[in-house]
Amino acid sequence: MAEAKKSGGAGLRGQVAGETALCTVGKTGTGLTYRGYDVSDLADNAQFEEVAYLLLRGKLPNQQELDAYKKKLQTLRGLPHALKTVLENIPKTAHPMDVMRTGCSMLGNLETEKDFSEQDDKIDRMLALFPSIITYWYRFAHEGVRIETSSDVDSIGGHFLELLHGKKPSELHERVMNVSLILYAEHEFNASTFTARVCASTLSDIHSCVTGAIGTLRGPLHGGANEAAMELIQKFQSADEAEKGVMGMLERKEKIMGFGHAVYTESDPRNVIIKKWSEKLSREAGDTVLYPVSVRCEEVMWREKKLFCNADFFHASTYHFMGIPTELFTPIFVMSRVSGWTAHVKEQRANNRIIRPSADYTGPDHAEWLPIDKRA
Ligand SMILES: CC(=O)SCCNC(=O)CCNC(=O)[C@H](O)C(C)(C)COP(=O)(O)OP(=O)(O)OC[C@H]1O[C@@H](n2cnc3c(N)ncnc32)[C@H](O)[C@@H]1OP(=O)(O)O
Ligand SMILES: O=C([O-])CC(=O)C(=O)O
Repeated sequence: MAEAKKSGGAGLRGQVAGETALCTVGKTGTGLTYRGYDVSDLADNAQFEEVAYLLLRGKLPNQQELDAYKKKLQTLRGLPHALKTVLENIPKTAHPMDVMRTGCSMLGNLETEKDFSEQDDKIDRMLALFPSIITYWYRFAHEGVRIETSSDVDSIGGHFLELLHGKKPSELHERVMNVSLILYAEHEFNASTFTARVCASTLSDIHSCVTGAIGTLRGPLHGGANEAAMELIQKFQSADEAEKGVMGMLERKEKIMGFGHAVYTESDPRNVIIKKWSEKLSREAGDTVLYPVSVRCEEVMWREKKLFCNADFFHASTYHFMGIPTELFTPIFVMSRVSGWTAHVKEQRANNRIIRPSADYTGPDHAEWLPIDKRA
């Protein structure tokens, strides 16, 4: 059995910062559960909407509840006119994570949460609308088309792919999106969720909590790693070239994005699942480069550093095989993790105390005031 990662002080590593009934991460060094359900069972059997319901409503829905929930989400996919106008004004050169952040913030202006009794409706609206926000902007900015985002496509993943590509996705691709959204849905006190909880603890509104979380997820040490992993693997034409490249990066002490984890010590349980789907898609696409390159990176990192792939690494090739542009990888993470973030906001609100830790002071004891003309 693997040991829990050592707490080192820096980065609050290993320190308990609150309670949650939503998720366990790496309890025995590996393993991931959402409200007690193993993530691999959920990835094999559930629909993402079922998982969102589990996180947000506290139990798995029965058939009637799931049908009603999905219907509700389907009716909430239309973009308000003012939000379309804002999206149309964001340049093509913008990063899609910045578009997500602005889209969420603008939604908070248009459909403000005035009272916490409205939280479930506001959350459902974000779950339904985020795929519309990102694809509306992307298609307008890159292709000059104004897409209709209202639709009765069954799943959130299928809706995203259909809006992005302008055609119904294959069953396989819809299934893989569903699995991916489940894997990314929730992960305890990761940096973006903690951001959302800190914001919630001031009794702020739900859109502020999620906007802050999006900004935190954007960085390459967190959600942005899936995009960074793609940029790495597509540099290599063969597995041997990848081995040489990764060895060189390690010698230069560069970080390889998509490897390592703040909590897991031996493996990230989401990797084995997404890797399997990447392999399947690679075969479907007739790929002979990207998947073998990814596998070799994994082998080299384990052999040289005992570092393993986290959830992000094989997501890169997986999304690429489905024709998703690299810069949209992290926004997909947002479309999923909004379920976990907002479940945490609800949990924080239900038992709140403002989050306000202390710091060890390292500055001077006393500084003597100097008038401006006396300063060096
Ligand atoms: C969905 C997610 O957000 S998963 C995380 C996505 N992020 C990434 O993939 C970015 C790359 N990975 C990393 O930067 C880190 O592994 C993190 C941020 C995920 C975890 O950070 P930490 O808990 O501080 O890492 P940890 O303490 O295990 O690092 C131990 C050593 O391994 C090194 N290391 C960790 N990850 C990597 C990596 N990906 N590539 C190269 N070296 C690494 C560290 O630099 C450190 O070396 P040092 O002791 O010489 O300073
Ligand atoms: O838990 C973390 O630190 C990062 C992570 O894997 C996630 O948010 O999914």
